[in-house]
Amino acid sequence: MTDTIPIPPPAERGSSTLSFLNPAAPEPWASFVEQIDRVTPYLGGLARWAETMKRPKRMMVVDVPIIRDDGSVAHYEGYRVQHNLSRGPGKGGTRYHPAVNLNEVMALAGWMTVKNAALNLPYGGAKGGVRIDPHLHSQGELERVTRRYTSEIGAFIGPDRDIPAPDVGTNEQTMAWMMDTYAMNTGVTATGVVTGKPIPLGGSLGRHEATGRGVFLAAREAGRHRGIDPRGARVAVQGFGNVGGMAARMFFEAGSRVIALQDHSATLYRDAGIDVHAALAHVAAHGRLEGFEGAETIGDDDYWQLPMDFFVPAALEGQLVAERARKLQARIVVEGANGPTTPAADDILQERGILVVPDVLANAGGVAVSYFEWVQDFSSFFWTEEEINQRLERIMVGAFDSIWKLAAERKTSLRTATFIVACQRVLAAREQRGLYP
Ligand SMILES: NC(=O)C1=CN([C@@H]2O[C@H](COP(=O)(O)OP(=O)(O)OC[C@H]3O[C@@H](n4cnc5c(N)ncnc54)[C@H](O)[C@@H]3O)[C@@H](O)[C@H]2O)C=CC1
Ligand SMILES: O=C(O)CCC(=O)C(=O)O
Repeated sequence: MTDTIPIPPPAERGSSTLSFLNPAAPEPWASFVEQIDRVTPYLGGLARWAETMKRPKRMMVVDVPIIRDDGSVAHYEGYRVQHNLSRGPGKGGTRYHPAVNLNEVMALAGWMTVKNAALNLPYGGAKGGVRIDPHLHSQGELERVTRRYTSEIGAFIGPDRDIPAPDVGTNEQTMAWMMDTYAMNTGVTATGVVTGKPIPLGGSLGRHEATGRGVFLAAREAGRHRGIDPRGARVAVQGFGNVGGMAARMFFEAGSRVIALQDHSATLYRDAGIDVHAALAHVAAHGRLEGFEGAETIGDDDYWQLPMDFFVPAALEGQLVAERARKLQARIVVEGANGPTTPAADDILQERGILVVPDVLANAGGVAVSYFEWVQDFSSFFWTEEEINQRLERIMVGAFDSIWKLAAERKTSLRTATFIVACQRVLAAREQRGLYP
């Protein structure tokens, strides 16, 4: 496989190219398959079922037409991939981004299968998306896209079938529209059809912060094993949205020096540490880091060579490629994003003694609290934020500890150890369920 991830051109109004037929589309699915190949030798007798992980169970590509504010008709490509349902209903986010394509959603769904099993959540893995740039659309247009998309995939989702949640480019409002559309189409107000909802609609306290909080907890645990205290540690974060913004805030509030931040608009550096609260306020007001005056702007090349203790990639997949892995001066990488490190870069980091806490463990706090939300919706009994955060910490630290021990026993990376735990659970379920004779 190649180690570069080309970004295909945005599919906006008038596009007639289906991205999954485009041979130039990026290949995160190849990274996922390579990760499965790497874990297969550790699976013993279950290895005969390993091919299951390389074949998504069900994939939908749907046309999402809307009437735009100017009266024109536009078509968008939508996807929902249910990668594996052996352990329970599908679960995973919904991405709105101009470069989303089927290959990417397949990989993201596969990583959800692994993540959910690694945390022992009673779910399979799924993911969805619409190939659209949400920044170029009005709220009205986004609502129409969301409602149409939800109707198109409506027969395949449901509280006990497949439960979407937010991801890049979507948020609580998107989930409210999805829930309402599902309710209109089925005649049932089933709040558990999506998670990450607004609190008054059955959302959970702490869900908005959960992924970033979990990233911080994973970093803290990894630091404990490497003798690095977050207090006073030098930290850089890539991506300053839901995940990166909250992770940066948690480090900042724990006394770390957040020396660098990067989003799609700017790369910022301040050796004495950036005031993360001020940066978050700037992004809340302007939608981007560009223009923030509490740090200097640096070049991308300099950013990848800054000396630091923790690096948190929390933007998109394929960011930490081999060339950057050779330069990176971090002691621990904690993957907030899904798939930020290519397999080739992973090998280089390992050779260089840089510890990587993989996405399928480090960013699992979001889906863990989504699970809490789903359970609360079913029981119609809601927990306090303190209860949620305590349970989140318990589940994250428990998973981290057992995966750390397994990695030490089997002499593997944390990524391989996480995949071992997850694939054993998924494939044992597959074997026990059996195939139709
Ligand atoms: N939202 C959630 O609960 C979860 C999200 N994730 C993953 O975390 C990552 C980020 O997701 P969210 O924070 O929800 O998305 P978001 O849309 O809230 O934020 C994305 C951030 O990445 C930045 N970004 C985009 N392209 C970039 C580039 N080329 N270089 C630098 N920065 C760039 C954007 O400016 C923005 O700050 C994704 O990989 C997502 O799949 C993983 C687990 C759960
Ligand atoms: O909260 C969820 O259900 C899924 C979040 C997600 O998409 C992810 O963990 O990548």
